[in-house]
Amino acid sequence: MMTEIQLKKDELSPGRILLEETFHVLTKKNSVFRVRLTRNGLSLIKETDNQIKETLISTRDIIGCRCLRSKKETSTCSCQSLPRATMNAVEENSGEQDDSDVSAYLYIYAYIMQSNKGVPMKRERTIITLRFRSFDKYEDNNKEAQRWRMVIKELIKGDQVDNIPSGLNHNEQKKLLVLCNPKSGPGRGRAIFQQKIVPILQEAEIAYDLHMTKYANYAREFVRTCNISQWSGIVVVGGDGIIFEAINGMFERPDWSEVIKNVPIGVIPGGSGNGLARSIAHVAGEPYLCNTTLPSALSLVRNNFEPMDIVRVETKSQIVFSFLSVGWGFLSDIDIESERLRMLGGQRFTIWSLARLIGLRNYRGKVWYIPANDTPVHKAKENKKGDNIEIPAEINLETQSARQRLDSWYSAASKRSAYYSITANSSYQSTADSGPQEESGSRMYGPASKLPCLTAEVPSTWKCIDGRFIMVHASYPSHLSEDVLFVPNAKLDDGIIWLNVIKADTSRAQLLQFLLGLSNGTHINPETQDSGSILMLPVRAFRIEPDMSESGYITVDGEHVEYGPIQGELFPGLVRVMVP
Ligand SMILES: Nc1ncnc2c1ncn2[C@@H]1O[C@H](COP(=O)(O)OP(=O)(O)OP(=O)(O)O)[C@@H](O)[C@H]1O
Repeated sequence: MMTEIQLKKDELSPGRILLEETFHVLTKKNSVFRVRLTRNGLSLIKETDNQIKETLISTRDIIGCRCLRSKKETSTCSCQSLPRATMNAVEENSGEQDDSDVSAYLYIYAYIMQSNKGVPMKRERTIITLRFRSFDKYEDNNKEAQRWRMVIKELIKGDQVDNIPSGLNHNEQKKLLVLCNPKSGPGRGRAIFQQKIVPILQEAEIAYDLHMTKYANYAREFVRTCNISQWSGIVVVGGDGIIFEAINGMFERPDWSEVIKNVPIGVIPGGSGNGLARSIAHVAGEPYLCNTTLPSALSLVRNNFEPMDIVRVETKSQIVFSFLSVGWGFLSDIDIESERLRMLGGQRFTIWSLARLIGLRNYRGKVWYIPANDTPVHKAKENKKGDNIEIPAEINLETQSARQRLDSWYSAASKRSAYYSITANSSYQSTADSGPQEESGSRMYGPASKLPCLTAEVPSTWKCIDGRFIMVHASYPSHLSEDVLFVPNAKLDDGIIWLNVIKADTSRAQLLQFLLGLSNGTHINPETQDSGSILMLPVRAFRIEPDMSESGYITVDGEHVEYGPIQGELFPGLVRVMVP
């Protein structure tokens, strides 16, 4: 029979004990831990004669938990000692379970922040194994383990739940749609998803439908035409190009206004730029370079969605929705011309920057803009302090045994335990079929512009810079790519387009200094601002009108668009993205 735990409102205060149990350390029978679950997290409390030591594993660091049971030994040799990392726990009805062990095992997966002097450095994976064996029957022990599992899952979701069922089937959640570009960056999209993301989705018991993209614009068409309400969110594995496709596919749907509210976008970096993935980790204060996919993986399992600004971009022939940048000149030249070095991944940008610096070009045109009024002072989120506690990669605890087992238990918690397939209803869409589909009457919906259209004259209230430019680059999030920190203080939804204008009279030395500063955000400093040649203007809208007697490149989110007039208009917080 299903029982329910009633959590009253006052029981939801952060420090209130929700569940508590005494466990023994597996290897030291006399070592006793009290394990306590509160909204703050999981407390491991060790009481000795004269002192109490407590370690808290924060709810924020716990991503999931699973109930498993002991695996039948397959070895025929009774004297063989299996290595510690061997998988020893299985799903309860797998057919491989050891029926003589009535214990239920709760595996709790946490990624704990390691800090150095308050600065978050990296997250370490830790598994806490709780073995429930107080009862004579597996069913009773399992019921107890499931009770813990359900409460932990509710805490992770962060819902203000006051009614937590202890039912065993808690998988009514919708699946994620995963769109993976096997050709992005150095072509590792599929491997990144399978090796780095799937294990974490399994630990969090999140099911997904995986679709490999088959050609350029596949993701855009897929998102535009699919029955999107069946998924809880869209996860894109690849570079900024495939994110651009997914976002624009959303805006090409007649139901776009509902979809952007209800379907958050997750981003797994697999491309050569990965500007948005880095920007999301940056605002969340998550270390990135030590493990570029972990912040994204955590964002998929944490149920934390934040609004993100979108810029509606109009060119002579199309309207698109941009999340990263609009560029003309130097950086766009690098983006497009370095395509031939795609196999080098992110390094292609550095190599081509040097080439372009030697053969420096400039372009004639006009730049119009509406300044952002009352520009708020934005600060990137303070780096969140990690708990900075020494916790081993495995913690194995068990309740008092109802009867003493004769055989000894060796740990089932191991790095490899992350690779069981528990999300049995996850699916995989084969790539081996049809080619590109016909564009079937696609039209752009999305919010209407409040500005004069591109063919109309610019109102006299707009400001104008007329001249020759090395580049004009409008950017909204913090990072243009993994290693270009373009606007250090930008938030995802601060309502500002940062318009960087580099005039033709900028010297090579100034430009080199600017380029070198891009990696750590020091490219704009009082010196560059005073020179008047390099500007960083906060704006709400802009129009670029290149002189059409010359040719060059214009990019939107790193994608090549036609050379000619282009106009951008900011829509604050229009879409929602998954944030760790
Ligand atoms: N199966 C495929 N074969 C060829 N091209 C594809 C396929 N799937 C998607 N594409 C195209 O590949 C382009 C580039 O992909 P993506 O943005 O993922 O990687 P990237 O260009 O290496 O990274 P970044 O945009 O961050 O520089 C996308 O614009 C998309 O249209």
